[in-house]
Amino acid sequence: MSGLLLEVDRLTLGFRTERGLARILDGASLRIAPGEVMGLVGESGCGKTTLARAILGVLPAGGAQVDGGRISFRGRDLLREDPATLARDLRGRAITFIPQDPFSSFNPVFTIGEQLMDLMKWKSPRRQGEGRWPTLLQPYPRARRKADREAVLEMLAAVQLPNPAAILQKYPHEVSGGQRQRLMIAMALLPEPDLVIADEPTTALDVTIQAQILGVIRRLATERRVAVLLTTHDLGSAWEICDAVTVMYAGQDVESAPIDRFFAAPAHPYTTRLLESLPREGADVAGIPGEVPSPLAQPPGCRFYPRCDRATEACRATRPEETLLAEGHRLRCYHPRLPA
Ligand SMILES: Nc1ncnc2c1ncn2[C@@H]1O[C@H](COP(=O)(O)OP(=O)(O)OP(=O)(O)O)[C@@H](O)[C@H]1O
Repeated sequence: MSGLLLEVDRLTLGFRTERGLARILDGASLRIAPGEVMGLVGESGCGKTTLARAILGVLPAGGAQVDGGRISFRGRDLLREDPATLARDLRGRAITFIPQDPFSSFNPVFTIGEQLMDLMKWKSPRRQGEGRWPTLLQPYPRARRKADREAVLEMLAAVQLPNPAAILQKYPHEVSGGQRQRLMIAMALLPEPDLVIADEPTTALDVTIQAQILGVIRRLATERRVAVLLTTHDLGSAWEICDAVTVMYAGQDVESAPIDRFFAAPAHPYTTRLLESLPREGADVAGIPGEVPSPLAQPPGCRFYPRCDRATEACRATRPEETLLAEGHRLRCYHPRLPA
């Protein structure tokens, strides 16, 4: 056993489009240890959401094509096991999800309480083999319902929602955006998962609320020892809450490192350019010249080479293997920027 909770190993995946196969992930790798908060960082369109959806098993049916690689969660093969079994055992239970937009994730015509209790009916950690009823007819045993309601109230308090009992009576439009995202965090944690996937969870919120929501995710992940995969294009968010970061460029992982080392000793030319492009007092913002390659015509080798000032023929021809620079610091580059 590797001791990892999740291991994505060289996942290659594309979407069938009218103009051919768009190769969105090309040998993407990612590792998360139990209880670790991992940031998956990269520019818009680099494939973060696609990787998150592949882990959750919710890629568009018929449209996505997996051409190689492996996703292993607690030793189970998420790409090859029966999807119905995985949906029953893992999705929404051991692996849960916090979406970008908390509003569209609620049904506007049911109260928050009805929606939370519906979740608990199916995904409560107290639900165990309740007879042989067909799924839709399964009853919700009274004792479990009572215990689940207690758990819901306790969780709403844990995500710092005021007056949890009153919130359960409200409709989604009657609470603020920040409160809705706290509800989403509560819903993701109620099944007592091992891994929460948070896909840009603060994008839809205003800036003052963003830091609070990240703080809630970080605190609860630590208290409950839940691992989190946080996808973000914002390095500041990663710095706030992550233990480690994996950087993706155009569907390929390029570097991954513990958070302190990531900011102190970045080695991949793309990572260093990304960090240089952070706004700094008194300095011009340095963009990265060139464009991200189209997923319909990806260069072979390292996908960053057309924009890289260190690129050589080797980078164009073959993607570099992974090298270990230090404990937990992995890199794919022939010409890294190493400290002098
Ligand atoms: N169902 C689909 N069919 C075809 N192309 C798709 C599909 N879903 C996503 N894509 C394409 O895959 C690429 C990666 O998208 P993805 O949403 O994974 O990126 P991302 O890094 O999460 O971006 P963002 O930060 O903007 O959310 C994009 O070019 C997108 O247009």
